[in-house]
Amino acid sequence: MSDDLQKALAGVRAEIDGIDAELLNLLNQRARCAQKVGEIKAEHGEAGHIYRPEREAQVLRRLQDANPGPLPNEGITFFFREVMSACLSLEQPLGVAFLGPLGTFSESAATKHFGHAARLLPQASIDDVFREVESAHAHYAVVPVENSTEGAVGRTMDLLLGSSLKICGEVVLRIHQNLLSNETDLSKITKVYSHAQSLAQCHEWLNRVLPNAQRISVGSNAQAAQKASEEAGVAAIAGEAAATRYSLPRLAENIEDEPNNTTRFLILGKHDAGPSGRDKTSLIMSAPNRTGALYELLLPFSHTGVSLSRLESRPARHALWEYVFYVDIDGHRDDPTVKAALDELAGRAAYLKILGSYPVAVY
Ligand SMILES: C=C(O[C@@H]1C=C(C(=O)O)C=C[C@H]1O)C(=O)O
Repeated sequence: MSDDLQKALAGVRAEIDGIDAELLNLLNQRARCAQKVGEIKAEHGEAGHIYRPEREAQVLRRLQDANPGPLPNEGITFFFREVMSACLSLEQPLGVAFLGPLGTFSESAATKHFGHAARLLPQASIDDVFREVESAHAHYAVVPVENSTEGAVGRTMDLLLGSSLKICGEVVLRIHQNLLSNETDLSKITKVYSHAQSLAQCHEWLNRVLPNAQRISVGSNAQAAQKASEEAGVAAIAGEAAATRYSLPRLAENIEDEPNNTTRFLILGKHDAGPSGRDKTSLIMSAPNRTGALYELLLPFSHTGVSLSRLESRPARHALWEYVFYVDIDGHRDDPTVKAALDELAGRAAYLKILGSYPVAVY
């Protein structure tokens, strides 16, 4: 290295060291403020309510709006989520249940939302994820609810109907699928393991590239990766987290049929969230079984000008050919217009369950 280069670099590096020292002080100052917030909450009998999804969403949105660059908003959001995660864990390390084993997209969603200071509690099934929070073994659950290619995740929808848990947040994750294997040649692959949803998301790619390989669905992508790491002639379809966890090379990348393949996850807890300024409310309703009944259930939303962002039907299990409707609307249940819509709906629906109000995902 030339002397000039050394000198020029030394100047900027000294500047970076100075900024890092300032950042270190500021981060710890921030952590002490968060601790103070924790103490105040405890004094007011709110010790169990340390995590506030609406406040975190507001912090992230404010920082995105104020971000002058050159760092992209995505990077700022990632960094500050980790800062909040670390600050929060000084008060109360959050236990987060999700569909395991480690290496699933649910794990990626859980860390994306709660940061790396959260305690990860992988479960064997979506049912167990719900149970962990219901029985207070975990503070929060992260469950997949819909995929842009494959639609609703039926088990999550069905469990929401009977559960006492509330939705307090949502996470949106871009899903990139990879073919993972220790084999180096596609012609050696005779079996492909993955979760049924992931096999379906790569259906056309498999038809084209591996038409003769047997497709075997297993409980999770991570379980599939584990099998691929142990058996010859086997590949798994899974995400990056599983590739890293099982040290599996990528034989093919981004093999999902739909380039915008995205999954939405819900955060479930004992309470929903307060208003953040940009919120959603999810509910389940059912109509009496007669002509025009669904139309009548939608009237309260048009009367009040509340927008529906999602309407999904599922069989009501107790009766043949009867349905329950899952609805997402814009706004918080405390907003006057949403409140008016819900009051009117309560008078019309045969069954109504408010699953919770929560901040719209911050990306
Ligand atoms: C500090 C608070 O508690 C938690 C930590 C936050 C943070 O570090 O910014 C934000 C919201 C809460 O999850 C708070 O409520 O303000």
